[in-house]
Amino acid sequence: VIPGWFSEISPMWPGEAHSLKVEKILFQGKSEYQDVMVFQSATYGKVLVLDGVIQLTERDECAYQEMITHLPLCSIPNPKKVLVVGGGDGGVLREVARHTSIEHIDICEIDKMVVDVSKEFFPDVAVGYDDPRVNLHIGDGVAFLKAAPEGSYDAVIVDSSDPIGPAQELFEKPFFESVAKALRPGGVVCTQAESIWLHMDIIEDIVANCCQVFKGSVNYAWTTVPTYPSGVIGFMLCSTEGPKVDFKNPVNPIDAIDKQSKSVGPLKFYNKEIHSAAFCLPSFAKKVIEAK
Ligand SMILES: NCCCN[C@H]1CC[C@H](N)CC1
Repeated sequence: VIPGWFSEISPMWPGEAHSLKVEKILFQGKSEYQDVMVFQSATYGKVLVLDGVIQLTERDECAYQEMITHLPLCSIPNPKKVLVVGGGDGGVLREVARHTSIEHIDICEIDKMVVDVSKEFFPDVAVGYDDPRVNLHIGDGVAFLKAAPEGSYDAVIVDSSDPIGPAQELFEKPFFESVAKALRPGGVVCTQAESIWLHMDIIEDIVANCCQVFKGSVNYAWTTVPTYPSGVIGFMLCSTEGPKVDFKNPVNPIDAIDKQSKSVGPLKFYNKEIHSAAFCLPSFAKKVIEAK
């Protein structure tokens, strides 16, 4: 360990580690589920770390939060009811709240410490909780989806950590089946789907499961997030049987978004060109993902 530096070492990305220069450690705690740490970095603002894995930095969180939210929500006309699984930092809520057609937002986050720490140290991310349409449920997303009435949601966004730890079940088929049941016909789900550089085997399994469960369409999109391992992160974009969803050509690419949302400022990353481009894959990934 180099003094004054944080290195993200994990068996999920063997032999490599992204490091950030640390100015000051602002919080260290242990919740019921994981170690929670916040530090002030020299060049990426404040950083949230769970079990030694970077979850977000102030400098580049916009890329992930905007893409994981607007890729699904701009692909269907007039989303009204949305569920966020995970996402306790509130960043996805901030982005969901930009959609003026939305009437009700549920969020199910298993770890209350993540919510409290985000509100204290990342106010520009946790601002998402201020929206009156938001209903926070502290609990396990798997149980929440099992209990959700059929066809409850237009969209489900699964903003999870990695499959090692509390989020493990969010990458398995039974969970995808409960998501499909909770979605209306032609409803959409977007899940955090790891890195094509590091996790093609995990992605292959997720795609196979999604093809069995989601009878509308199954797509993989990706974007760049400098502080995530390998600098990229992907998303599964799936729809249930029903009205066709063409993820690659958004029905309301940007008009549905209140771009200058008063309290949260303009979009920093998402736009309609990068929406369509996100589905373009390098050949080594295309071969596996589109082989279905
Ligand atoms: N809401 C914060 C983002 C959570 N998703 C991340 C994806 C990449 C992972 N290595 C860590 C969590």
